Amino acid sequence: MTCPLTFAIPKGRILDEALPLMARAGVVPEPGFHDKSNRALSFACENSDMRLIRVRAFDVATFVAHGAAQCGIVGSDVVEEFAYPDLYAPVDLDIGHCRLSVAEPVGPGEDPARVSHLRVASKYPNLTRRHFERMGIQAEVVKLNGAMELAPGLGLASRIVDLVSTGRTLKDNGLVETSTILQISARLIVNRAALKTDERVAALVDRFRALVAA
Ligand SMILES: Nc1ncnc2c1ncn2[C@@H]1O[C@H](COP(=O)(O)OP(=O)(O)OP(=O)(O)O)[C@@H](O)[C@H]1O
Ligand SMILES: O=P(O)(O)OC[C@H]1O[C@H](OP(=O)(O)OP(=O)(O)O)[C@H](O)[C@@H]1O
Repeated sequence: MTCPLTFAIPKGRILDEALPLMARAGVVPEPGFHDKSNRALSFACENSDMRLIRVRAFDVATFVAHGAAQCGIVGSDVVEEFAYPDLYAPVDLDIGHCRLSVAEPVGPGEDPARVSHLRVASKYPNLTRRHFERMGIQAEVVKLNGAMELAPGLGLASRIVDLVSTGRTLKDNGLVETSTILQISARLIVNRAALKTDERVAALVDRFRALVAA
């Protein structure tokens, strides 16, 4: 008997948009998946030899890059932050749209042309450093996992690099977006070795590709 394919999906906000798309690709979790009181993290799928694992967004990429899961769905922000060589993102699913931006407190800030060093709070240290390097600025990144918007007001950093969708969170916390680093959408990701060796992975990629092209 062959092992079921493992498909990693994030627990957070992409999930609601991803589930209907997954259903159209024939990936339907067992009913227990939707039970909020269920603490299980791994679920069988209806009518397919696949199991779904529900993990944090950043961990989807880690499971797939190491081959512990063969495929998954994750934001392109996570794909770009890690840049794992063994992770391939062949399909843009056209869901989970947002952007990664730099923001700072409303009001006159330092002129970026005049600074060589900045302290920036972010969940994305690699993308942040790379962005400021391109501007000739050395960014010292304070790694936070959420509520980045608090950092400038409390003196932890002068700027933040965070996800923006409606802009509401920035506005409600007295911040203004000053530049966009990356436009983001969710991707189907696969482990490169699994794609080469397991025809079920290639078939899954084809199904998702056909869905988004339709
Ligand atoms: N405001 C937003 N609008 C649209 N998409 C977003 C927004 N915030 C995040 N995303 C997308 O959803 C992904 C998951 O975000 P979210 O933080 O909700 O996930 P999560 O699984 O709860 O992560 P964690 O548990 O690590 O915080 C992000 O990587 C990004 O691609
Ligand atoms: O521009 P907006 O529409 O206001 O969305 C932006 C917010 O969404 C994300 O946070 P999320 O709600 O996922 O919570 P988090 O802080 O736990 O990551 C992001 O980190 C921002 O805080």
